[in-house]
Amino acid sequence: MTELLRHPIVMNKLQNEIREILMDKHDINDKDLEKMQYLKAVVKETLRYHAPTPIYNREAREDAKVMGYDVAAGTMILINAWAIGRDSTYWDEPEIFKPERFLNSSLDITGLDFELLPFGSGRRRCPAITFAMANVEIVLANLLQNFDWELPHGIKPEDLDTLELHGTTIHKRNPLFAAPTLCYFKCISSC
Ligand code: HEM
Repeated sequence: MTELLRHPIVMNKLQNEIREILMDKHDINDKDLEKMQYLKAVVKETLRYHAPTPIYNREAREDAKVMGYDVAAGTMILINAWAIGRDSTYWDEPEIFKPERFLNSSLDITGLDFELLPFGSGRRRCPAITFAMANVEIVLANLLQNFDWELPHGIKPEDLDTLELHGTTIHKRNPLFAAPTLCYFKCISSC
């Protein structure tokens, strides 16, 4: 929601997609979500830019050589998903929130594309990827279908902060305040 409020064009585009697909329907199901390609792109871009689990680890089971580095058995390896998601070797304009990069792209978050690892990779990757994605998508689709959102007290999108509190998982340092206006279906064509 913070990135959507910072990028009103993205918010508008996403809201249009959701409202066009759902019309006045309120029980969103997996078939509806499947059609919402821009919603999926927005969620992937958010996971790239704000990896919720920024660092996770592995232990080398045996001596290995990785990209010229000797890694001794028992070495703890920290995988920095946050840095991977912002690496300009792999991402065009990594510091820009741009969901369009995921449209017509096969890049996915399942752990097979090593430039995007918000859920980890391999045997110990997050077992709840489908559950987590469906929850984020359903909540976001509901919030944007039913409400228009504005920043309160004259705050401008460019003044909204994205400071994070670091830990095992990332949290916003300052809570987001946003003002919703209920949008009835009747107003949708003019919204
Ligand atoms: C957006 C939401 C979530 C993100 C970004 C996320 C991310 C991650 C990551 C990065 C790992 C470590 C993967 C690795 O070491 O390769 C992990 C592990 C795990 N996650 Fe999630 N997760 C999310 C939601 C959930 C939810 C909702 C559940 C449970 C209902 C869950 C359960 C687990 C469990 C049990 C593990 C440990 C797996 C193991 O060690 O074998 N996650 N998650």
